[in-house]
Amino acid sequence: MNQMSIVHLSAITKQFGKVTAVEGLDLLIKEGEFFTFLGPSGCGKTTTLRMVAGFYYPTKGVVKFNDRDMTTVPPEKRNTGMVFQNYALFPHMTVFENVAFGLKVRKLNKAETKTRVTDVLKKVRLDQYADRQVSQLSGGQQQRVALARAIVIEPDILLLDEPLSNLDARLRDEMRAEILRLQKEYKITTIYVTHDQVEALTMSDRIAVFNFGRCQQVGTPTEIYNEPVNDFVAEFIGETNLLPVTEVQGGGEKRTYRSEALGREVTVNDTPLNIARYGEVDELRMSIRPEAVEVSVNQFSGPNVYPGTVKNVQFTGAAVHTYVEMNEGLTLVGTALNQGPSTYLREGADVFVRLPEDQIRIVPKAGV
Ligand SMILES: Nc1ncnc2c1ncn2[C@@H]1O[C@H](COP(=O)(O)OP(=O)(O)OP(=O)(O)O)[C@@H](O)[C@H]1O
Repeated sequence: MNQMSIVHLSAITKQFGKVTAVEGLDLLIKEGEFFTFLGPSGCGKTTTLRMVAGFYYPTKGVVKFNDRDMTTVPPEKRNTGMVFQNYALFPHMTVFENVAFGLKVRKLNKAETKTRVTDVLKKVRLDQYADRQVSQLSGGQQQRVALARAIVIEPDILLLDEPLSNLDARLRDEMRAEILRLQKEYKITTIYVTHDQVEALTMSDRIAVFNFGRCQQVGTPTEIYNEPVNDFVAEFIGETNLLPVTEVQGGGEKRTYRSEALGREVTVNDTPLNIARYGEVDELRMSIRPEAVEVSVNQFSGPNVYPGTVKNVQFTGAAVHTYVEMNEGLTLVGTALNQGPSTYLREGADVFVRLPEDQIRIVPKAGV
């Protein structure tokens, strides 16, 4: 297994008539990596996955597995295992027959088929269910059959297309852990498609964020969250406060920007962590995560402190979100861990908001 498991996409474009589903995509997925395609509906994730699987061929560009050109190799000759969103199981067959199907197609003898299917059913904890009809299984069990069916052929690459979207929240958590366990155990290069940012952040080695058929950023979960390259990535992954700003002055260790919505200037540390790359013509946005925004009835010392009024306090158990009206039309949200009722701010209270200079990120507006 895993003889050929590096996936290299170069300058891939896929058009369906006039619709450009994917444009100019370059990606290198490393051996054994858990790599996620993340983005909103219609951004081209599934189309890209299908080009890796061979269900679609690109209009332009090259797909390679290691050094081998796979661009127009049919799916059955790629040795990829795929789990579809709706599982695509055979309902009239048993669990065993479903999982054995790919081995039968590959003409494996009966004894070896039995060994391999039994082994993989143990791995997904379904060995007690081998003789059950698939239609008699729960959603989570069916999902595991689909996973077993993809793994049993010992694929070089495992492709998962929103495999958890039909499950309830609790089962989804369980299955996330299960998929990761199997992926690590088999050390299999995996591409995972999801529109769920929490799933992407918690599971992936690296993530590619898509929008409008273009890859916006590739990075580890912490890079994507802490150093988004543009406003789309900053807003799509996690919560953020996003305001248009213009540059006032640079130089030295700080830069100053002006926010019209705030009616004030904001200083930011001049580091790559705080300031994304941008060009002269780019429109700029300031992004600050709610957990970095400090809200207090007491005045703070230092820069970037602004007055506001508490509009709303939202209690979620572990955290408390405080929405502060700064100016007409501008509300900032600050999130703090729950420190007990005495710390909750009152609606209507006059407060100060501090935006720490080392917690702000300046990003360009994403091009379309
Ligand atoms: N077979 C097809 N024929 C025509 N247009 C298509 C086809 N498949 C996808 N598209 C279009 O290509 C774009 C990208 O679709 P794709 O399914 O790859 O997005 P996605 O990010 O996977 O979305 P979702 O999460 O909703 O599945 C969309 O505009 C879609 O309508």
